[in-house]
Amino acid sequence: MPMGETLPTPRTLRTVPLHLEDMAYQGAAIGREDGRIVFAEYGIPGEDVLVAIEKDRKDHSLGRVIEVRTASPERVDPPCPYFGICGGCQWQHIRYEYQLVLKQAVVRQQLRRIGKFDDPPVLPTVPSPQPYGYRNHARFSVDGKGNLGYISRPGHGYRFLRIDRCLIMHPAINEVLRRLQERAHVKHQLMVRYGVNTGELLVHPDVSAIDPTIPSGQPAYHESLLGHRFRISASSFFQTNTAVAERLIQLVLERIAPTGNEVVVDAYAGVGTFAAFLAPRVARVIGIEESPSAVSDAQVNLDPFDNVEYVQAKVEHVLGKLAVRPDVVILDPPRVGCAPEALTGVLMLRPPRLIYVSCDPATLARDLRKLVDGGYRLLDVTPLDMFPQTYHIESVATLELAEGTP
Ligand SMILES: C[S@@+](CC[C@H](N)C(=O)[O-])C[C@H]1O[C@@H](n2cnc3c(N)ncnc32)[C@H](O)[C@@H]1O
Repeated sequence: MPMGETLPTPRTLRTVPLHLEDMAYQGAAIGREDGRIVFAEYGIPGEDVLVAIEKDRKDHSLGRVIEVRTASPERVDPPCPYFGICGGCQWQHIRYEYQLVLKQAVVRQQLRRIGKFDDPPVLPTVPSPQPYGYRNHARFSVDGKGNLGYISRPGHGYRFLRIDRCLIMHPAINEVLRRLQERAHVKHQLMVRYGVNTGELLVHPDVSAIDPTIPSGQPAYHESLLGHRFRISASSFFQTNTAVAERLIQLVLERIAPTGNEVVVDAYAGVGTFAAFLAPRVARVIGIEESPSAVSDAQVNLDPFDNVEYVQAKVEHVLGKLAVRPDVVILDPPRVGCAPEALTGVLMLRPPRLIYVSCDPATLARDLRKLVDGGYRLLDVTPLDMFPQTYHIESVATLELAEGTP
């Protein structure tokens, strides 16, 4: 353990030998103890392992692999010394290319199980160009003594865990961590964001009294995607993997295939990430976004275009009341997915094409089912690896209004 720290003691109720059959959404492999489902963290389907059970729930148990008896050929040595304790990464023990295969399988599984799609059209996962060092956004916890770290995984008791280097963070963020480690006398958390293509940092709160050489306390920073510069305020959302965000934009444009005449509604539009690339390619873009800071960033980011309007509101309050029939609606909600009224709004507008960008395959599956039951046909779902080494999955689904639907 780095720095001679004491590890939080992991909980163990009993140990059981298991054969692992499948991978569950949220990153644990699935085995059975006397028929009862066990979610075993740090396992890989096909392996024989010994599992320490950490928690028994009504109809399943949670545990972690403590011994691998027959290893998967996809197993690799996790490079991070905190792996297995830290709550951040779940999959460093899995070869990167196989993580992509598993993510495609998990999206299929969620669409089958939750969405009730018999044979969901899920394409191969688009990889991240960098499987490590990709994150442009960190939120470090502080321990009250100036140390920076993360919170340990649930089985290790959600304890503060000092971290000296995080392998999934961009090196520029690790440099801020190195310089403020043991000196971060700030309240609550330290946020570090980095513009990978601009070299600009945003560090909150203001740490100038601790280290005046670190730029901090800025209201906003800039990042550039596919050559377009974005202002991003401290409280505005921005995609966490810059290179994959660029692929996401390209994929959304490919799926829309604009001809120049379309009216597009960009719902959950953020700082204008999609709108900035749609505006020069379509007739009109209507963005809907609830966050005041994101809307004010979008006003700056979309200033060059006179065919974009932004509505500051909750999507579920305004979508069905728009006085246009758009050709395309993009939905890019947070992990909870779309509110039922937002989906009702889509079904009232009946755009011929729908693009659903999701960061949670479970809520994606739930919402796609409602859209398909409402008259849409699911054409394809493409997972993108926005979050390598973790179970998190970004996906883009394309739907079209089924023929004969008015
Ligand atoms: C996953 S982000 C996507 C942002 C943008 N499309 C992008 O790619 O950068 C979701 C956005 O939806 C906004 N949001 C969350 N719930 C909302 C709601 N009910 N109505 C409108 N916007 C919402 C958040 O503020 C955030 O900017």
